Amino acid sequence: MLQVQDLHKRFGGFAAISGVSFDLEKGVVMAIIGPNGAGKSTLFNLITGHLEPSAGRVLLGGRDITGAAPHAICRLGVGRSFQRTNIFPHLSVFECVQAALLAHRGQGRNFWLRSEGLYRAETMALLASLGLQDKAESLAGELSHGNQKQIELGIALASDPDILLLDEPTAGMSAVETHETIALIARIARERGLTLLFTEHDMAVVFSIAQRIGVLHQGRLIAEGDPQAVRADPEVRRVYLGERS
Ligand SMILES: Nc1ncnc2c1ncn2[C@@H]1O[C@H](COP(=O)(O)OP(=O)(O)OP(=O)(O)O)[C@@H](O)[C@H]1O
Repeated sequence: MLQVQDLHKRFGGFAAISGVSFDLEKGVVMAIIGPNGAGKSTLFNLITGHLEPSAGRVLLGGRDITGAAPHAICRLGVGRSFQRTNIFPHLSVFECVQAALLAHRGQGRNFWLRSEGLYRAETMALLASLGLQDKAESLAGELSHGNQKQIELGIALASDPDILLLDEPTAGMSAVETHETIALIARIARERGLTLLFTEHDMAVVFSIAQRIGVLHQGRLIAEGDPQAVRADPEVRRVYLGERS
């Protein structure tokens, strides 16, 4: 599904990503972990076209997407959510998700022309799968942080992605919200057969849903494999897990 080949990103003289390579098979849930500043967001930005690599390639289903524009990569089936919540606070929950469906299906320009009825059933179905159907008419900006992240997930899912990249999906959430959000993401990934790549600081979250884990440290992928292998890796314990114990 996704192949990252010897990817590099330099900011001036600073190497934020150095020679990162990994393959992600269809339907697999993979976490990218690493200390602050390890390069996780930069790696996501390189995959989604928000940054151009200094060297290396990104392939999606065998097709080279290196350096393509974010909207083009999104159209090819890569969905994304960001660390900072990205919703439309003055729209209702329904309108947020409906707008994303309209934008993805090429109706964006007609949005202000009697669009209320468009994709009503699809929007409500998506809200129901997120558990947000009762909040459809609420203003997005007035809901809890956890609900806002769920709306964001709905916006990302509206583009019907094959692969979804989530940058710290539980950032800033309470323990209860974190638990609910992770259960939701795991269910949606399973139901849709989604390939999922996510970053996360909470190790309990990582080990509860990731089938594979990649560990970034100073821009390098120092370990990659199933959770058991990564947990036992001495280098990982030293640079990352160890510092938290
Ligand atoms: N546009 C930029 N210009 C210069 N340096 C940058 C830029 N973006 C990121 N960096 C640097 O690259 C390194 C990796 O940053 P990045 O945000 O990818 O790390 P991260 O692992 O996502 O961190 P966090 O866990 O704190 O979100 C950091 O040292 C950061 O300061």
